[in-house]
Amino acid sequence: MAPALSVSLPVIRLGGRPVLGACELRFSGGEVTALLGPSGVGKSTLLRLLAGLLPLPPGASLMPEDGAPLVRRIAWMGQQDLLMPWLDLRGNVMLGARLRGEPPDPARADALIAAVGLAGREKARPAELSGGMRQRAALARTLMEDRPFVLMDEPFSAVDAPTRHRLQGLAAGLLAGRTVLLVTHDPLEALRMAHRILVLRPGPAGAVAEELPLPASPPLRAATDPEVLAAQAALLDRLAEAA
Ligand SMILES: Nc1ncnc2c1ncn2[C@@H]1O[C@H](COP(=O)(O)OP(=O)(O)OP(=O)(O)O)[C@@H](O)[C@H]1O
Repeated sequence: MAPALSVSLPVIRLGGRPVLGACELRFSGGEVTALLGPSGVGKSTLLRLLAGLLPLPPGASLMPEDGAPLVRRIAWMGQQDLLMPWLDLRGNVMLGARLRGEPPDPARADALIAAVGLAGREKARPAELSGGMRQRAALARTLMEDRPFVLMDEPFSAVDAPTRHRLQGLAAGLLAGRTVLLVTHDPLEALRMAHRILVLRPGPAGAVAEELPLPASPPLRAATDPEVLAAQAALLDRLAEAA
């Protein structure tokens, strides 16, 4: 089970204005926390701070609760699959090792390719794969890194609804035990996949996070579950208020 991650941030300013308000957040170990909020509220900014893609200001701290440093323990999956067009599927899944100059592990890559339902397509180039297949390939590449912390920025937003539904089920199983922060605009995705839901809403001193209640059943929840449908309506209302 991956450790929890405690985050303490002062006000985050970008371009001279406060984007995120000062906050203390705790992402529970081995759980998926979904982060929602209106466009431009600062969801990706928070993810980029955690990923080290934005410099941490003085006073900020990101502390895994096992006491080990966060560096090199984070995997990232974004909206674009970012597959290299000149590499085949197996080469793309092993890209991280290649970029780090480490020996590749084709057996593990093939096992993950099979786990995401792409067995037999190891030699295919990204251009030969559908959008949903490419996102599955990106998921396999993310899992290939075998990191305890996984940051996902709208990972399934570029695919059609039935494919997204299948990818959510696949990802929930394959990410089990990791500490995941999932940014999404899709309330149903959050309600199906998350153990906790945070909504970011804008404030004068930067956005503030608010935790919302979830159905009692554990993820992965059925989209047809009446409790999920009721929570979806409430979450949509909450998001409309926050916008
Ligand atoms: N490098 C930057 N310099 C200045 N302002 C920035 C920078 N990056 C982001 N911003 C601003 O910070 C705010 C938050 O952006 P961010 O991308 O985190 O929002 P978001 O909630 O992820 O939006 P979306 O849902 O549309 O992806 C926006 O107003 C954006 O314009």
